[in-house]
Amino acid sequence: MARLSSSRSSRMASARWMPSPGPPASVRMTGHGVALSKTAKLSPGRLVALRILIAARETGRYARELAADVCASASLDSRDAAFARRLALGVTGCSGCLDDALNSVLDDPRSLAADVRDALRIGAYELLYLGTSPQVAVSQGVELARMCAHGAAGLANAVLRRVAEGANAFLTAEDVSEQHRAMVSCARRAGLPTWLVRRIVDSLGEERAQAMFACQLEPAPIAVQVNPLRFEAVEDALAADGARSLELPGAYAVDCVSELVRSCAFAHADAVASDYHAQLIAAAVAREGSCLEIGAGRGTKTFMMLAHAKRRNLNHEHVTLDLYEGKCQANAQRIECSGLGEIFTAAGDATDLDACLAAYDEQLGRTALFDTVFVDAPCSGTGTMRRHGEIPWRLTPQECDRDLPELQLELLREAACRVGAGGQLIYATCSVLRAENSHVVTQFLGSPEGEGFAPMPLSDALAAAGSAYSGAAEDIAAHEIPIGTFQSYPHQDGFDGHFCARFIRV
Ligand SMILES: C[S@@+](CC[C@H](N)C(=O)[O-])C[C@H]1O[C@@H](n2cnc3c(N)ncnc32)[C@H](O)[C@@H]1O
Repeated sequence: MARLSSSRSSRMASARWMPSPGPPASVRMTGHGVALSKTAKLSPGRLVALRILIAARETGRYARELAADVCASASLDSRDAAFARRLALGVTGCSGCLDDALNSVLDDPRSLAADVRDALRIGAYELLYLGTSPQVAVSQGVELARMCAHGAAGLANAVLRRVAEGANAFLTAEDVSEQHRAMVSCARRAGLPTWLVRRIVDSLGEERAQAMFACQLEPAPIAVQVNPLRFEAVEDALAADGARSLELPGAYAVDCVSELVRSCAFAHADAVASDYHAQLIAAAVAREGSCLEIGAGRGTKTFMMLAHAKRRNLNHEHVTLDLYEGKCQANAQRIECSGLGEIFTAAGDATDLDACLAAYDEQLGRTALFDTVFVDAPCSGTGTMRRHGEIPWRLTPQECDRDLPELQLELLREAACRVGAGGQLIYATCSVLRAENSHVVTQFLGSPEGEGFAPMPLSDALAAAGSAYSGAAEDIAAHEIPIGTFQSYPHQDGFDGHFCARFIRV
């Protein structure tokens, strides 16, 4: 495929794409490097998608977090907002593959301005992954590039036409040696890095991995858990967002969260957004007595555990711990706002629990042992890649193979020392990789700290919670593999991939 130089094409552009005089643009955007000139043709959803991508790159924030605000500030209707979100999140998730496709037709990829690249990624995404007609994808991509730099329109036209012509050859990896072609093609079709696809195939086996890749480009479903004290406050917003109740009390699948966001349901801790499988795990962890939650982060699971403790009228004491002080504060603020109870928060590195819990132990007058210790481990997040498109392109092979599993095992061994007699130890990740899941569990059970722990089904924990939880216990049981371990995959019932192992100190 012939390569294109950005400077040559920019010159071509000035002849071809001179704007004709006309009225000012109907949509104006400022900030994040995009100042609109004139266009009557560009669809608002694409323009806002570009703005989300540029803002994410410039601020280092997640596209998903920015999407709602950017769509709201552009006053998009719900259809355009959904399209903008789909484009921005889709481009983020496939960004490495899109760059490979674009770079293959540029002779100096590094000279491409970052915002022009963002614009071209949208066009390439539509061509390679969305099935938009080439005519529309190219012309809209050209308009997007023109937004960023007037002279880039010609380059965009030439590049996107080449991408359109070579789309099939790119996706079938015709440029790659026969030995690696099948794997590279599989990675490109799923929009993932090849090294990660290899690891997922090794972990899941060919058939399950292919099923997971087949749904990788679908939008992730959205679910929420409602604060049991505030159902009336969110009832109307839930209905407006298309809520369907799930088996777990307080859990709903929703089409979108626009009305919940507009009514400040999340800001007021009336509800949290969380994948349904994560909700099942949090509900199963909630138990009478004391709980130490390691890796509590901003506290989505803290909120859900306390919500289920409230629903079940459990006497529940909760200590949360995270490496980052800021996350601990956010967690404490949300729980305070929720009215669901009190928590003790500690910030620090949980590989040294004596240091982290020194203040708590002192308050108690002894080394605290807990009825439940829950390790919500830092992990690759490979079970949630549809939702968090940045993940596959930020991860490294070394993190997946070595750094994360070593940290996870260390956290689990340290956590085990704080489980009281008859207490439960629960280890969870949102990974689908064996190295972070069953390998960590096997190594833990073979370690001195793992002695005296017996694996127990996670579903038992909910089955004991009464009839309101029996459907949820069945949903957990449907994903249980050898005793004590729960593993869900995105292709099974649409929700994310999560792993959880439960042990009892016997
Ligand atoms: C899977 S995330 C937790 C998500 C959280 N439980 C929730 O429901 O929102 C893992 C958390 O572990 C924390 N973490 C990473 N390394 C840690 C360490 N050495 N000690 C304590 N926390 C750690 C991260 O800051 C992150 O918030």
